[in-house]
Amino acid sequence: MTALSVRGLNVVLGGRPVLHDVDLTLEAGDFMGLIGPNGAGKTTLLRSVLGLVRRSSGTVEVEGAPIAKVRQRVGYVPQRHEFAWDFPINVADTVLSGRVRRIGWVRRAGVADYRAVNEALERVGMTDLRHRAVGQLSGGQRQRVLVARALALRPSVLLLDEPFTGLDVPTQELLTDLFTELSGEGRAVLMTTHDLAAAMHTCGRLCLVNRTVLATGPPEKLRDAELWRAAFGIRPGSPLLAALGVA
Ligand SMILES: Nc1ncnc2c1ncn2[C@@H]1O[C@H](COP(=O)(O)OP(=O)(O)OP(=O)(O)O)[C@@H](O)[C@H]1O
Repeated sequence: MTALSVRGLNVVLGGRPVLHDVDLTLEAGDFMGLIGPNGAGKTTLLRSVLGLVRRSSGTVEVEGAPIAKVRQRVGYVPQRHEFAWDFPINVADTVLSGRVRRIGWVRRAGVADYRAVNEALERVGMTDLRHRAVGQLSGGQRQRVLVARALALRPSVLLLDEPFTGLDVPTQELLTDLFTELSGEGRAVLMTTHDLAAAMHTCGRLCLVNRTVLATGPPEKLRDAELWRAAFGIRPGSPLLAALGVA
């Protein structure tokens, strides 16, 4: 089943076109790496899918329905620095806040909500720290809380914005395993990252973007060195091309 469908997406910011005619499809179970150079429009793409940035034109559907009608089926993990970590709130309540779209602003959280929170905390290995104030967490712990907050919605589609930035290897591995597991469960995962080698290794599909989609497909189908040089400005003969297996 098609989990996420983006068609003819155009975004203009500050009078300048940032995304041009973006088409993107994720099937249930896809784990796709969204990669491109700085300023390519990766974050804007995620945020415009969610409606956090205005789309000039284009449609976004989740499981066949306009996203505005089924927004609660999409979990979003923003970049870590975008979250207000100095807000006086503990880990469990932060994760619970991820369910606001299901709970509503006036209803109180119920058994199903607390169960979803517990399950999400368990999945990211943060159960023991559930009562800790978020301001007292390390960077890796904060990232795990943001992932749990998105998972508490039990989303069909998970959008991740650079979830590995500044994380140590064990935390990166924990999260990589979790994202792979989630896609194995039939969720569609779309993740921006600057770690090209890890994306080649981990993601079932890649989408190379620079203002528009340059190429999509499984990593083994994206072995054209010219494509990578053009997309990222990687110089010919760079060891990075060899590391990516595209030299
Ligand atoms: N609010 C805004 N107003 C005007 N221009 C913006 C705004 N937000 C982003 N842009 C511009 O849109 C372009 C794409 O930015 P975006 O953050 O989406 O890129 P990115 O691929 O996520 O970059 P990075 O890898 O550096 O995080 C950039 O040129 C940026 O300057």
